[in-house]
This record gives sequence, C-alpha cells and structure tokens, in this order.
Amino acid sequence: MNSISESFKSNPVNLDRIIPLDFKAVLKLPDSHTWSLSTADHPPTTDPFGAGSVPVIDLTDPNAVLLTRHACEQWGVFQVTNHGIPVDLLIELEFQTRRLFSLPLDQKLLAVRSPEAFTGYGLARISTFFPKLMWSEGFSITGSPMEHARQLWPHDHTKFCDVMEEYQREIGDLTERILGLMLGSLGLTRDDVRWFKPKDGRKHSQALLHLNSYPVCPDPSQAMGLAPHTDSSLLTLLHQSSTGGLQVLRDNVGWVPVHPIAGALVVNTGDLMHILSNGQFKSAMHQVLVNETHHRISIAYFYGPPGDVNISPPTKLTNHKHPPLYRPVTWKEYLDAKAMHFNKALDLIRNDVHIANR
Ligand SMILES: O=C(O)CCC(=O)C(=O)O
Ligand SMILES: [Fe+2]
Repeated sequence: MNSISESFKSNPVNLDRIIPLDFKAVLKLPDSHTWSLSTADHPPTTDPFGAGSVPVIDLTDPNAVLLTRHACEQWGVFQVTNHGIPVDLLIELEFQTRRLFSLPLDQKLLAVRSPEAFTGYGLARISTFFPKLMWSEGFSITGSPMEHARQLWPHDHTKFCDVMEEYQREIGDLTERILGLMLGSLGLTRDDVRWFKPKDGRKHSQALLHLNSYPVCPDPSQAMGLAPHTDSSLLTLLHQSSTGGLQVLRDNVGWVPVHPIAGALVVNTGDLMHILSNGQFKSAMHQVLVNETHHRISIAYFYGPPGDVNISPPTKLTNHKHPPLYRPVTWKEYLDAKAMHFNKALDLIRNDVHIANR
C-alpha cells in the first residue's frame, strides 16, 4: 500500500463530505455553498506577463536552473513552456476529463470514492475543514483507473484508461525532470538526495492524479471552487484548461491570478519541498474561484517521495545559523498531520529553534 492510500485509510471522511451536489440541477446558490468572500478574493486583472505576475519558465532556456530557483524562492509557483508533453495528449486528457464530469450525477456516483479510499469520484478531501461546501467535484487516480472507469462506462472505458495511464507516464517523467532542476538549483546532487533517481534505476516515488471540475456557477461572487490550501506533495504539476480561476497568495500583495497560457503547465512547490529546502522554497497558498459561464477543469499530478523516506534538509542546506526548521517526516506522517490539522500541519512539525533571518 502506498503512503497516500495508507493515510486516507487511517483518516476516513464522512459521506456528506464526499458526495457532490447535483450542480446542473440548482439554479440558485444554496446556503450550504454560500461563502462570505471579500473583494480581495477577486483581484483586479493584472498584466498577465508583467513583473508582478507568476513566472513563466521556458525549459529549454539555458538559465532554467537559476530561473527555477528564483521562482521557487519568491513564488512557490511558476508555469513551464517547452516541456515536451505532446499537445495532442493534453487535448485528449482534457476531452476525457470533460467526458467524465459531463455524465449525470447518478452515473458518476457509481464510481464514488469510499470513505477510506483515495481513488474515485467525490469532493476534494479538504472539504472536511470548512463549514461551507465548495463548488467543485473531483476524480482521483493512481495507476490504472480501470476499476472505477468500468463502473462509469461498462463498454467504453478503454480510451479513458489509456489516456490517463499515458499521461501519468509522461507527466511522471516531466515531474522528475523539474524536481531535478529544483534540487540542482539548491546545489544538491544525487548523493545528497539518494532516493531520487537511485543508482539501481528502480523508481519508488509515489504520485496521485486528480481531475478537478468546477461547474458553471449561478453566483460566483459568493462561491468557492477550491478553498485556500497548500499542496502536501514535493511538487505538483497542473494542467488547467483555458478558463482562469486559480490564484496564488503573495506576501504583501494578496491573491494573484495564474493566467492560463495555452500548452503551459503550472508547477506548485509543495509542503515537503519547503521542508526539504529548509524553508528556502515557498509552498504557495492557492485557491480556485469559479465563474458563471465556463465549466473549468484542471488536472493535478501530486508527486511525493518513496514511502520509507524521511524528508529533511540535506546537511549541505543547514549549518549552525540555519538549523533544520522542521523535524524529519515521511510522506505518510505528513499526510496524517495534514488530514488532522490541515493548514496548521507545517507549524506542528516545526522545530522550536531560533532561526537567523535568511
Ligand atoms: O484547479 C486548479 O487550478 C488547482 C487545483 C489544486 O490546487 C489542487 O487540486 O490541489
Ligand atoms: Fe492545490
């Protein structure tokens, strides 16, 4: 069993926080989904490529390592272009994702996630931490989605499964390439992070593919697509459709939109990367807002270390002035802390040390 499934098993979720609303059937935002949002949650549209916008890195740029370091230190989020994932695969991925979420609710519920499981259809797990429900639904996959896809389409699931499996292979390779850039940008080598690309060539890293759907909403000003959170992964690669809605929280600025760029992928630095980098890399707080006219979808790939690995900063990144900020944790331990304490999980594993300013 992998870390994600072990953690989900030990932290079951109530069914009322798994089964989504029949979004198509409601004409008015129900009270259960009405949030009191401030205008700060709806930032003015900024110049998408200006200095105050999320960095975009061309992976073929000779300065990619330096740019990656800067983006991780300053933002904890960036977009990548020229990443090598075929456009046709992204189009097919989006098509199959829309095909799934366009099914009637009673059909989607045939593949509903069980309270202790982490694959299948249902609300985002973070729903348990908020009094109001979010205007979104999801479908989680690891490896083959066959078991659930067969429930959705008894005679027509092969293409869906093939696309999801091919995407996981491609995005897995790209994620490791970007992780390599991140580690390299910190001056770390294979010897500092032995579990990454081990010499025996066997991969033990773990990952989860999560399809998100944000249906058209009757009152977006009072609805929340995905509430503010950081990702518990080392890093997350996200394909968003051409519809915006993702925002990242920036110190002293507020919520900044992550504008969709055709063919680009969004990279989020997760909490485990923040721990591994000893706080040098930010784990960006982000949220998703919805809209009145477009059904938005996104596909997130969460990547973490092998189950038995304790994540802590390599000795190269610590010294007496910069002692380890957090105690070592496995992904499972961290997911358990997150399942119980959500956005306070990082604080709970923080070492009680006096830290010199970086
Ligand atoms: O839909 C998005 O753009 C973001 C999704 C996300 O943050 C997540 O799945 O953790
Ligand atoms: Fe996220």
